[in-house]
Amino acid sequence: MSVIAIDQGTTSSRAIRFGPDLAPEATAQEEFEQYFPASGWVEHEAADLWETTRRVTAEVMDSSVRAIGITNQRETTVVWDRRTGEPIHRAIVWQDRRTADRCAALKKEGLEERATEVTGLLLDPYFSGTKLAWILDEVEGARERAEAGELLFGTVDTWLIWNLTEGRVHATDHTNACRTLLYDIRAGDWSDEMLEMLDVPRAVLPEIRDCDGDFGETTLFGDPVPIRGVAGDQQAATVGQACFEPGMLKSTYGTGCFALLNTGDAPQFSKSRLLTTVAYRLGGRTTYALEGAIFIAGAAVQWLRDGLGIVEAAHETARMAARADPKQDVLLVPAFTGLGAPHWVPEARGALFGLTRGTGRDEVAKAALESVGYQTLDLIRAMQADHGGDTGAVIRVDGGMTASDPAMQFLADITGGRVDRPTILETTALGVAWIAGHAVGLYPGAEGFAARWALDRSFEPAMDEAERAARTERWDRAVAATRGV
Ligand SMILES: Nc1ncnc2c1ncn2[C@@H]1O[C@H](COP(=O)(O)OP(=O)(O)O)[C@@H](O)[C@H]1O
Ligand SMILES: O=P(O)(O)OC[C@H](O)CO
Repeated sequence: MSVIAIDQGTTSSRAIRFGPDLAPEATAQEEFEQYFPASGWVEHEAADLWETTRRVTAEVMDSSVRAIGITNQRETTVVWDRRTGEPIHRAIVWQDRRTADRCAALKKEGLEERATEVTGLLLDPYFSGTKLAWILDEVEGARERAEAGELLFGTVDTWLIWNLTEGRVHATDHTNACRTLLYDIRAGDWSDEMLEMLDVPRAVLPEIRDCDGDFGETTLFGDPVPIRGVAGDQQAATVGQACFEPGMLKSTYGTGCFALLNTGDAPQFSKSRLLTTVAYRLGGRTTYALEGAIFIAGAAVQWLRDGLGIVEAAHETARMAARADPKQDVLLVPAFTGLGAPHWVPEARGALFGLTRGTGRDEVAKAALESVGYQTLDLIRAMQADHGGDTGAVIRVDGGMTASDPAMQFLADITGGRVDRPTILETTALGVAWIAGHAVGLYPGAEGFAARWALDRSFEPAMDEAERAARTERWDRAVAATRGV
């Protein structure tokens, strides 16, 4: 008996079949096109998200599958026709900044404090609410049709569930709902006040269910298979890393970096511009997290490859960092799309500091790897200010970039915390596979699942205090300089 986890990400759709012992048995993956129609705009064809998902799921499907779990890129916004299932616009991706002016106008009206109080988020174009309002305003006739109940909104989970169930289920889960700016984080339901603030009609919204709720069944692949697990990808990784206790912290390094700190069963509000988010809601009980989101992590390594052309493959950066001149201290602030948490400066742009005549590709590659550690340090300091001094003493990491030993060692050095890398790096898929498999009685409870977490390698901090302090101070100055340019 097995479970399929669908992981619909920003650059590819993946499906992994997990066996009765939660070991991955089969994997399929497909990339799809990214559209950049204007500066700062990022779109996907919603049909591509669905078609690639359908194909990879079919590839790993067999008669042993007892449940499907869905985890997804969050905040990305789709609006479609209830009757035909046709999207009325391309999906607007989480990275898209087109609603920056709308957010600035709302802030100018003094509404941010109230928005944060209700949703735990900030008035930033990152979240779905202003993207949805943009589609309703810009697509001809959309607002009237939405008010008449003809249109449906969904984040990517909802869009996939709708297609998997052939239009029978219009639902989302709490971890995705809480990223829309339309969700009352205390009440655990849509907020009429936020709907009014962002001018969104309630009729378009999906029903919100628990992560291990019943999301219907699909008959597209043969016998009916229930969809019994749904969670946003960063929350699914938190579950996959078994961060079930308050104070446990995971950090995922893919294109961007997302660190989630379990804060227990009451939402904690940040004084340091971190986000309050639902970590998971299982069996009717909500667990919350503080989240720090950084937009550029592995993407800095992609830039070395695709922008500068100084590496052919990401893994070459490890050898280059080892070769780099230790006396040079080149620093990269990779604010390529502005600064995310805890700074939130959309107009900041990146910079390299400390260049000399001797600076070459090796030093720049090392700086790119280290930039991820420095940015995480900013998140951990914010979490410590909010949650207490020993936060970050242990960080559980996952995602493609954690394959880089020098990046992980520097992360430990600069944060002064221990960095634990598990044997399974596909923690996002694992998390939602466990939720779905547990819901149908195939997998053990949280305790049994947590006991299976296995360490690949720990990175212990080895930098002395004085050096850490000096480097931290230099980083702070570099970020301050980048903000102002
Ligand atoms: N050995 C490595 N060293 C440094 N960076 C790496 C390495 N392997 C992968 N990466 C980076 O990790 C990212 C891919 O991670 P992944 O978790 O697949 O991302 P996503 O899910 O966001 O597409 C890429 O940005 C890539 O540059
Ligand atoms: O698709 P990923 O893995 O880059 O994750 C995207 C995040 O969910 C955005 O908030």
